[in-house]
Amino acid sequence: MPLLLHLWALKSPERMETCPPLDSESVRVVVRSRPLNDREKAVSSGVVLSMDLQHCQCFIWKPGAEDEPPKQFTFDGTYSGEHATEQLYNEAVCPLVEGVTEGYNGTIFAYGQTGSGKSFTMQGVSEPEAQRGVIPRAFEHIFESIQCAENTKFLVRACYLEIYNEDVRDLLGNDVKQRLEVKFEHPERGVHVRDLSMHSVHSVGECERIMERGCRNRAVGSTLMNKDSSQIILLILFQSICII
Ligand SMILES: Nc1ncnc2c1ncn2[C@@H]1O[C@H](COP(=O)(O)OP(=O)(O)OP(=O)(O)O)[C@@H](O)[C@H]1O
Repeated sequence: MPLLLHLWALKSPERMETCPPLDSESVRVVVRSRPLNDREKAVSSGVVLSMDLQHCQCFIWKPGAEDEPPKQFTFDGTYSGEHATEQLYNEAVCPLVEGVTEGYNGTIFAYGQTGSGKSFTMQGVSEPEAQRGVIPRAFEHIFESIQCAENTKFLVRACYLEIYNEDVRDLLGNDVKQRLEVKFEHPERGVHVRDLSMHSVHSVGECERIMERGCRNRAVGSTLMNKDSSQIILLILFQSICII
């Protein structure tokens, strides 16, 4: 299940003109590996991945062919099972969320096979604190930045949708079973989902309640790799409008 947190910022027209354009390095890709789980340990699974954390490189070894050189990939950041979500957030996500409060759009997209740790990274766990997810950290970050902003008002709105077998459903809508239509052209927003409900949020607590409500309406199943697999694409969209 890919997981997205799309942060969409709108500024007043006066401020928009003063925003510098985004540079060409606007897409950054980091990789995170997780430790072996109990099932994998029980069947004595081997680890075929190693990382050079300093040079942000991953090496994948072919099982049974240890003499062959590994496949090598370089990323903008590498995080192993020893790294907590806190570090990943501070290094890889924090600048993007910071940019949203300054008027830039941003998307955090978690991609990987079932059971690889996308939900663990994005939603996280409440204990230990260092493993709290990217999404609750982004909620806090946004509202802390808003509180610190002087002479500026923000309107923050959230929505929560799922794409499952190409059907789009509003997890916060009155009828969560209703399939929504994706429109490909909108004068300001480009692709948008017709009739998707938007909810004004004023605090971290309100965001958490909205998340919980949406999560209850998600489609979940199980796979051989993950008993709690969600098998869907989730998009949480935050729209913050800055009014001077
Ligand atoms: N970095 C990690 N440290 C410890 N445990 C992890 C880590 N990443 C994932 N896990 C554990 O691995 C299991 C699968 O993770 P998770 O549910 O996040 O996978 P997923 O990629 O979201 O899967 P799916 O696509 O099937 O929904 C969970 O039990 C989770 O707690």
